[in-house]
Amino acid sequence: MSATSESIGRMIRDARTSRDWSQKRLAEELGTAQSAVHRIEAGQQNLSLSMINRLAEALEMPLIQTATQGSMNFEIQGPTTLSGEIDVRTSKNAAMAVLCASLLNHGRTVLRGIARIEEVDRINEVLTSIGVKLTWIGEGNDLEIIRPEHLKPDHIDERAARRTRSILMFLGPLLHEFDDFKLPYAGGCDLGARTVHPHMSALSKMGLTVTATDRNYQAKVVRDVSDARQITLIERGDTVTENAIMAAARTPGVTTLRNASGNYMVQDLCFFLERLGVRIDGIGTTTLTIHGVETINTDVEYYISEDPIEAMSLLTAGIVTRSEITVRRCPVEFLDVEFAVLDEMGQVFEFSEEYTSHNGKTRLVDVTVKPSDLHAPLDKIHPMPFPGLNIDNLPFFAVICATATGQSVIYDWVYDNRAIHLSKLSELGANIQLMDAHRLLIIGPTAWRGRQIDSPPALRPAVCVLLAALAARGTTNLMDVYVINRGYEDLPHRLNKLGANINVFWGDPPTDD
Ligand SMILES: CC(=O)N[C@H]1[C@@H](OP(=O)(O)OP(=O)(O)OC[C@H]2O[C@@H](n3ccc(=O)[nH]c3=O)[C@H](O)[C@@H]2O)O[C@H](CO)[C@@H](O)[C@@H]1O
Ligand SMILES: C=C(OP(=O)(O)O)C(=O)O
Repeated sequence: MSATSESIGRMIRDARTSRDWSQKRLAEELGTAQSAVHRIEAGQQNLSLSMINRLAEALEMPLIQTATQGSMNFEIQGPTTLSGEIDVRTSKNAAMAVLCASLLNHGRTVLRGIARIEEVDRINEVLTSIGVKLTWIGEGNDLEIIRPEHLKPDHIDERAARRTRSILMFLGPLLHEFDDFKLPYAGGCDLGARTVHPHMSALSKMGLTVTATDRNYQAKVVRDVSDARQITLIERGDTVTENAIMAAARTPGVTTLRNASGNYMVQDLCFFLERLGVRIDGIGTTTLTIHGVETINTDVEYYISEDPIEAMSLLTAGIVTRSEITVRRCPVEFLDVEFAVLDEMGQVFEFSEEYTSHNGKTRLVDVTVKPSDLHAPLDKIHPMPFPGLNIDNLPFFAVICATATGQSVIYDWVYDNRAIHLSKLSELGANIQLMDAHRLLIIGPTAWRGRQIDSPPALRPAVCVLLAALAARGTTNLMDVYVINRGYEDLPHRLNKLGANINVFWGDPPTDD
């Protein structure tokens, strides 16, 4: 399955779903079987020119032209009032952790409900390149993963690997199989320097030493670690916790991990490993005890849980456009502080009874956002490790504070470069001043106005621009939205179902005449 056929497959699926057609309906239009459409959309079918033409005709979509005309962009017409209900999809970050953890299992892994996003495609390209067999099954959101007996890290797709930070999480699984291996430097959002040292420090307790050479991490493993290991993380990061858990999962004996993150993606990883027979005590707390096993060879199915960051994004869409919408399937445990801060700012919500996600663990609620008169919070808004306000949800408060009356301060102590990207909101009319690299002063309310903007090179700030554009008078052309597609599945189409007016176009923005 090549990257090109996968992205063409996705384009076809997007065009089909934007017409509300089932795979069966498209198959009828093409005069082919539904299973063929399924294979095409999954990128598992070589397309003949005649099939490309048939697809282009049926979907009224000039596929070849489209595919070669540069970046994807969004044209957003505002202001919009939204209404209706929308479901939160599963999380990028949990999918990343669990996909990496599938390397630990020699049995068949099926991951259900995976969001079809660029980040998943990148890690899948990397997995495929090292010999893992991946097949999209069901309606196209379930992934079957079968790893070979011997992985081939030497064949790694470097281009794909360098575009995702999650490649770092191959260190934990691979150290079980190789004494000596190399991984390309990690990518991900441009948020300023993102440290890898905590990963090296934690994994050194499992016998791994890593040196950085020529844009690669060169890893060496010495296997004489004690049976009862104590690892105290030097910071409570998410991916470092996940890496240490994956290293411990297949190292026989007990590993106690202190200062661990209890965040949503870490919990999903732990629930998945439990299904594989790895006992983990303390899930959701800062001390985890992992009972490692020598080998894992289990056929397993796991549902990834709903994304609290996507939930916050969709709630923000309702708040900034002063609309009434219901965001279903919000993982409430990971949004508690966000709701408390919004409540203080005057935001009115209605909550449904709690129910459980498909993984049988994560607590969900449906949340209705009511149009509200917001005022600035009394204190600065700042993130903390779980169970604090999530760092990835902080950017949405910049848009919300710009909507509120009064003066707010957003304090991002975590990243050197994320606050800077949020100052882009001033191009849409917000009164935002960067006090220093970590603090924003925002004076609202804002009369948002549309214009052409290049996406900032960071996922959440880019989505913030999109959300503000929904409330902005006129047209916003948001250019080069790869960064948004990295973490959100089909956002324009889903927001359009609520009444937004977002067009997808490729290449240059349309001219006025
Ligand atoms: C694939 C994935 O899951 N990515 C998420 C993960 O990235 P990841 O776990 O890779 O986070 P990073 O290590 O890049 O960033 C965390 C930042 O917080 C700092 N820090 C963190 C904890 C702490 O106790 N002290 C401290 O200083 C780190 O030094 C670093 O600057 O977690 C980040 C923080 O939640 C999220 O933004 C990312 O979306
Ligand atoms: C920073 C993020 O992701 P990543 O770690 O993949 O760059 C994010 O999800 O906002």
